[in-house]
Amino acid sequence: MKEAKKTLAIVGCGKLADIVVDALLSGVLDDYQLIGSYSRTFEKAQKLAERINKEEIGYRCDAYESISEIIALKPDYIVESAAPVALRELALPALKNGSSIVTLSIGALADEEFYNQVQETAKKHGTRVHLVSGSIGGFDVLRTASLMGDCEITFDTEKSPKSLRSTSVYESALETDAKKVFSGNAKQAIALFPTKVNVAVAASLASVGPENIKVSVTSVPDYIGDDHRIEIKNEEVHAIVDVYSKTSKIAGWSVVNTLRNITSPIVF
Ligand SMILES: NC(=O)C1=CN([C@@H]2O[C@H](COP(=O)(O)OP(=O)(O)OC[C@H]3O[C@@H](n4cnc5c(N)ncnc54)[C@H](OP(=O)(O)O)[C@@H]3O)[C@@H](O)[C@H]2O)C=CC1
Ligand SMILES: O=C([O-])CC(=O)C(=O)O
Repeated sequence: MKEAKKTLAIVGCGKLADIVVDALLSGVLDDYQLIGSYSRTFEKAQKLAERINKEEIGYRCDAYESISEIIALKPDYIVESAAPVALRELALPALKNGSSIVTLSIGALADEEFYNQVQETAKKHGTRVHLVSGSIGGFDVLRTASLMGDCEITFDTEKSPKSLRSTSVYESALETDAKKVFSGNAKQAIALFPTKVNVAVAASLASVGPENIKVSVTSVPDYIGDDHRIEIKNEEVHAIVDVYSKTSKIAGWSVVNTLRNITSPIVF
């Protein structure tokens, strides 16, 4: 017997959400139907829903004006591609109501109290939170190495000054001179750059925790894209996971990959 398709909703209808819709429309996510969208700007949610509806693929996607309406839909999965504040608003009520979450804004989980609440709520209600690999990778080796015993982990990012313009570390000298603009742990990093270092929090949650990872962010003039270099060492293992990406598209595709893994008989 053919299994019923999983229902899906998206919170945060920007660049990365569009990649998930591309995958739905091209048949790469055939086990799912996108039934609802929500974004801070309603027109963006409408635009995304319209992309599904104009294809006449046998079901409808509706745009909603609040997160609570998305939760009331009770989709099997909610893709969060908005920002850490949205994950904070969404996670507990959605998990209680029977929806699992696939999230990009992992930075919200740097708060230990929130992390524990999410974990307990999901466990109690039989739901799950999937942390996507986003713009990095190697969660398998990070988790395995940290299980083996004490380890040290560093996370070093290179970015262009352009991508730091909206942050408090920005100064015009960054346009001409390379500079380490942040050095600290992942909890401090996400507090300073709320939508730019979800990856550092993700790597820390897969290993030693947000306060025990050494994070740096270096601004490099005219740099195109981002480079995230993770290095983990224990007595036995020394691994380096270094991911360069020209754009953040890899993060959108990692959501697609996670959704495929959820329904796949063979799981990575
Ligand atoms: N884990 C990872 O590797 C990565 C994670 N990310 C995370 O993914 C998020 C989305 O990235 P991207 O698609 O490139 O960003 P975009 O800015 O293109 O899209 C984000 C969309 O979400 C909306 N939004 C923002 N905050 C909220 C909110 N609180 N509630 C509802 N909607 C909201 C925005 O609305 P509006 O248009 O009104 O601003 C925008 O339409 C990032 O903010 C970041 O947190 C991003 C890259 C990598
Ligand atoms: O895309 C990136 O390089 C990383 C990013 O924005 C994030 O972690 O939020």
